[in-house]
Amino acid sequence: MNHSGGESDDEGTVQITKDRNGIGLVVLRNHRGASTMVSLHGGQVLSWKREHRQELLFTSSKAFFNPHKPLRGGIAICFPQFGNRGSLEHHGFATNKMWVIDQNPPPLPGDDNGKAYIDLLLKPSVDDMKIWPHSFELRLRVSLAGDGCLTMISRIRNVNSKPFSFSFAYHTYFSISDISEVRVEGLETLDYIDNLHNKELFTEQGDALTFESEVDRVYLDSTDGVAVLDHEKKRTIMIQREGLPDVVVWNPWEKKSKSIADLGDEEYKHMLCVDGAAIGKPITLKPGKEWTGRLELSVVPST
Ligand SMILES: O=P(O)(O)OC[C@H]1O[C@@H](O)[C@H](O)[C@@H](O)[C@@H]1O
Repeated sequence: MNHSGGESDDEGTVQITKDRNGIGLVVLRNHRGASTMVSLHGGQVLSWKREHRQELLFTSSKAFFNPHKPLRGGIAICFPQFGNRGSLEHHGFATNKMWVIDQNPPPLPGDDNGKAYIDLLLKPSVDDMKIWPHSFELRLRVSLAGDGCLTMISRIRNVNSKPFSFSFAYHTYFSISDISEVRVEGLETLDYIDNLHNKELFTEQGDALTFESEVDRVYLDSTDGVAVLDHEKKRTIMIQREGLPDVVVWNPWEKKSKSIADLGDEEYKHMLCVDGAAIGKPITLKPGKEWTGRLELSVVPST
């Protein structure tokens, strides 16, 4: 595995460049088996492509480029707050910050072999400390395996002398053929908070979640895998989580899409957010302690 860019070996390559705003663009490629590629912009994953350039993540054609805001699409880190559940800006501040590439990352047992990976580091700035007065280190490992599996591991350490609490999500926009045709499995019988019904608690009754109107829910407290089945694209995306008991499912549907400036009016049909998250019970970290949230995304062909 190569961190400096360009050269390749059996396992993969990592290319690091800077755009005109000085923000790091990282491309991970893995050449074993089917060739796959992941690109990151700052702390946000923007693209995950398989052979034949099949894109698995959605990015809006109307996305605004603003170095201080996540682009509409890809996978954004929501930390230390999810959505508007707190006094901070929407989804917290992590994605909007300048992340530092760790050229000498400490070993991460179980995730070092045969993968192209990069470790990014985020520490609070003086301004961040004014709005959220807690010293933390957020280390994000993004890795791509030879079989195309994309793994994101966030380790958050409390480097302060006081405990702090936070919420966390990998806010993931999947690219789908048609929202009316896809189904989500793995949420059966779970309780969920419905953001469209005053955050009331309901229990999922169906065998699978299908879509015919706006959905904005936080499914609670499960370790089961979740699957997004897309018959037309002949693929199923499998979502595995560790340390992330909750799953957010969001699609804005027609009316809300029209009120979102950086989303095309019809684009809601081709995106679905399914986020691995820790929201229902915020995580509390004592001084010196570390929390890990691991998301693993893989694709299984279907007929
Ligand atoms: O506009 P963003 O940051 O991508 O968030 C979109 C939506 O994401 C969902 O996950 C939230 O539950 C919604 O409340 C939110 O509106």
